[in-house]
Amino acid sequence: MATTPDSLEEVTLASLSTENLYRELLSRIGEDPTRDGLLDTPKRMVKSMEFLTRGYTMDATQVLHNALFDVEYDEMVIVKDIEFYSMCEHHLLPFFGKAHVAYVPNGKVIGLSKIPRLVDMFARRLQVQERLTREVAEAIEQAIKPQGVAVILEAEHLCMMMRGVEKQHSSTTTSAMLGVFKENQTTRHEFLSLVRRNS
Ligand SMILES: Nc1nc2c(ncn2[C@@H]2O[C@H](COP(=O)(O)OP(=O)(O)OP(=O)(O)O)[C@@H](O)[C@H]2O)c(=O)[nH]1
Ligand SMILES: [Zn+2]
Repeated sequence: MATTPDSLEEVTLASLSTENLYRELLSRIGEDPTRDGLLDTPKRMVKSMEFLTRGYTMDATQVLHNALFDVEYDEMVIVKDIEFYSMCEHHLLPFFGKAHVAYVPNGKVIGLSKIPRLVDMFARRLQVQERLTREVAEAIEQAIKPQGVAVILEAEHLCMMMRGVEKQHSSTTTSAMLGVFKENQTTRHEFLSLVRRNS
């Protein structure tokens, strides 16, 4: 059943193009969207937002693109220091940092480049750091059913730096440990020490 808009304002908003919505936003913050420097800004904002949220148009199957290989290797695989940029769902401000991802295979491995691609896919959505961490781990678990997956994210949140509590030096670490990384202390410690190692 079609929903009926409550007010004239809702009708008007719904019929606006995204570009015009951004133009309206510029006016509402006190700017003049017709001044020279801002003329193309709504168009740029649309393009930029499409890029920053392009993760919504992707899914893990598409990203992994059959790069799952049968390999006899049952030691830990770690891809660390994967830089990522995301946006917090509360303020739409960036949070960014590094992801460290590991798994212990169970007959299948993932094409190495696909791990940063997975991180990017989930990062390019509105996120909280905890969910982003968990989603990366669960996508790997689903794709190759490994013996275990571990993901650590270290990030700085601009919503805590340039506004709000205004703390410039705090960083947030989140982790998701599945399978052997949760059950086996030795495996978990091996992962943590490899992540901490500088080379
Ligand atoms: N757990 C978690 N919290 C986040 C993340 N990103 C932002 N936040 C927090 O979300 C909370 C939103 O709190 P509110 O009190 O509703 O919003 P606010 O008034 O803007 O809060 P302040 O940032 O403290 O000014 C804040 O504490 C943010 O720091 C995240 O990735 N994970
Ligand atoms: Zn925020």
